Amino acid sequence: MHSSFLSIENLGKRFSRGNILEDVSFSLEKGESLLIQGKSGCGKTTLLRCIALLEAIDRGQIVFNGNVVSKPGCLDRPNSRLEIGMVFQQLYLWSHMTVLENVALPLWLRRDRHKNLADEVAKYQLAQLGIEDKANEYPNQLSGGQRQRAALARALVHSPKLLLLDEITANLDPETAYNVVGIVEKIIEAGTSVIWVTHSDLPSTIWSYILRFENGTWIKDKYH
Ligand SMILES: Nc1ncnc2c1ncn2[C@@H]1O[C@H](COP(=O)(O)OP(=O)(O)OP(=O)(O)O)[C@@H](O)[C@H]1O
Repeated sequence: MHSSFLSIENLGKRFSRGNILEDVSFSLEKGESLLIQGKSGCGKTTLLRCIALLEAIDRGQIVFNGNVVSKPGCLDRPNSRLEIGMVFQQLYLWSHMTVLENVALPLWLRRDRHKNLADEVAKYQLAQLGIEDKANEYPNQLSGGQRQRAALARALVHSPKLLLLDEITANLDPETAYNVVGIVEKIIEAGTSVIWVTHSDLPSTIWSYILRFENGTWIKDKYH
């Protein structure tokens, strides 16, 4: 039986105030990219956090790479989490650590590489995003766009198969936002699947699908 790279099946999520996500279903194949749009409060960030395995779900299931990685009462796939990278709107860079330390941290925590090698991989990732010269600076010494790149570098340093982006251009000027879109285009072209939540219009030829929340339902369409 064919199984999708990522399959969200009848997902339901409730907080104390009631159901936030109800019966959400869609799938994505490897290398495809998805833009998610919808009015404020409709549950976009919650959906992304469920897919990132940061949030337990109350109904349905999430299948990733052929494995059920999340179902009610069971959120237990540490190996799958390592294959998913996420950049949050607030970035969450550690202010007391240099850019290089921030980016290398996921590798240090995995302890599967010698520290020096982890630092080399982190430097390479910074170079890929054009901010290798900022490696020894602290996040508050960087511009908004450079901080965005540092957060992207940290999310990409362990070569995730799926990258989740939550409103990462919201605080950037149009030109810097456009540059970040260009970086994400390259990431998608290199074969990583990307799901990007945004309010902004981000025209690009690279999106495969768009998922919109309209009239109380989630609808997935071809982007073009
Ligand atoms: N941890 C939580 N506990 C209780 N309610 C929450 C929690 N996280 C989110 N919510 C509620 O869930 C709803 C959806 O929030 P979410 O952040 O997913 O929306 P969103 O579509 O991403 O909004 P925005 O576009 O404004 O960022 C909101 O009503 C929010 O108050």
